[in-house]
Amino acid sequence: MHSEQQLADWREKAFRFESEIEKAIVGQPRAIRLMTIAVFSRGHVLLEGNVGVGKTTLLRAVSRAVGGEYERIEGTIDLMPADLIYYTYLDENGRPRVDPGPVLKHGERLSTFFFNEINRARPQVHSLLLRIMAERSVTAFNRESRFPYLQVFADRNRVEKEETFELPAAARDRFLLEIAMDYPSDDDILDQLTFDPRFHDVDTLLGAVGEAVLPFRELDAIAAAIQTSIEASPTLRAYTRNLWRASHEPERFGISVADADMSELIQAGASPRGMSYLIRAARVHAWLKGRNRVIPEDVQGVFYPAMAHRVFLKPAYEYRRDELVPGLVDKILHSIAAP
Ligand SMILES: Nc1ncnc2c1ncn2[C@@H]1O[C@H](COP(=O)(O)OP(=O)(O)OP(=O)(O)O)[C@@H](O)[C@H]1O
Repeated sequence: MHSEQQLADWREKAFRFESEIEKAIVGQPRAIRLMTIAVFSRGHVLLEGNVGVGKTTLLRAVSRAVGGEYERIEGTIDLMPADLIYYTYLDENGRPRVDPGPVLKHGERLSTFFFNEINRARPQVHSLLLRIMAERSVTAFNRESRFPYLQVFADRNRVEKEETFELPAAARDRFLLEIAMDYPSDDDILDQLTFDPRFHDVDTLLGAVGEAVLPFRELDAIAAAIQTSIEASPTLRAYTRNLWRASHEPERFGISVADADMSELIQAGASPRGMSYLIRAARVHAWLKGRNRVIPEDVQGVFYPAMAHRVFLKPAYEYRRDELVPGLVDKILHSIAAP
């Protein structure tokens, strides 16, 4: 059992984790805070952002500060599920050899796995990845390998939509948060990224990030302690239920979005898993703010990244998802009165 003092000590570690990451990543405080929330919720993450906004650099910084091993794989149309598990080659004597692939090669120490452009990989690859995410294990070469500390980060290429296999709704639902990384707008930050040579050599940049400031083997236990010690009052529960209902039947709550027939828009709102993830993240948000109970501000602080990727639209509207969902999620949040 963790005491209040231990939770407070860990909160200091979480702040130290953020400040180490800020030594490499500039202009992304919200993405960094959400990363911290994901790490302490032990949830997998979708990353949203254009190319070259620092996603890989952020993940390598996170991995360095968490400890354990980092691995990255590129989604391509010809990637097969087996490519995650092993690869074959001819050795110097011309004999065929089999070596462990990216998922297996670090064994239990694999803590950060980045699947870049996941929507370029085929559905068979997605299903293997989802199984690894859910079970944190894989059976290969007649034995089970376990990855108890694994956290998966996946990015979807949004620029070139053709030739891609979009993650189905049920797959997106398994990700705790979708974290957006936008282009920085601040002039100073833009200047730094453009002119300061520190940002041109990633390996040196990452060298500044302190290593293993969050002992990765202890994260599950502290994450569980946060969930059991941060309370949720009956009024907060009622507020969350209303948000949930509004995600299923927005028209019942007077919510409408431009050019959409509200009775035909929603296939399904958030799932029970989705709501439990929302509250898991809200509890960590509260803990980082030094509270021992969740308040509406905590739910609101994680609502968009926890909900936007798991509102399921009817097929006739799905192609307008990027245009409709932000407004819808925003209106749900603003239409439901907070206690
Ligand atoms: N906010 C930022 N802070 C620090 N470095 C950044 C930032 N944004 C971009 N960079 C720099 O830009 C370069 C590209 O970053 P990175 O490879 O992480 O981008 P990416 O989003 O993963 O791109 P891709 O999708 O093409 O892989 C790196 O040299 C990185 O240091």
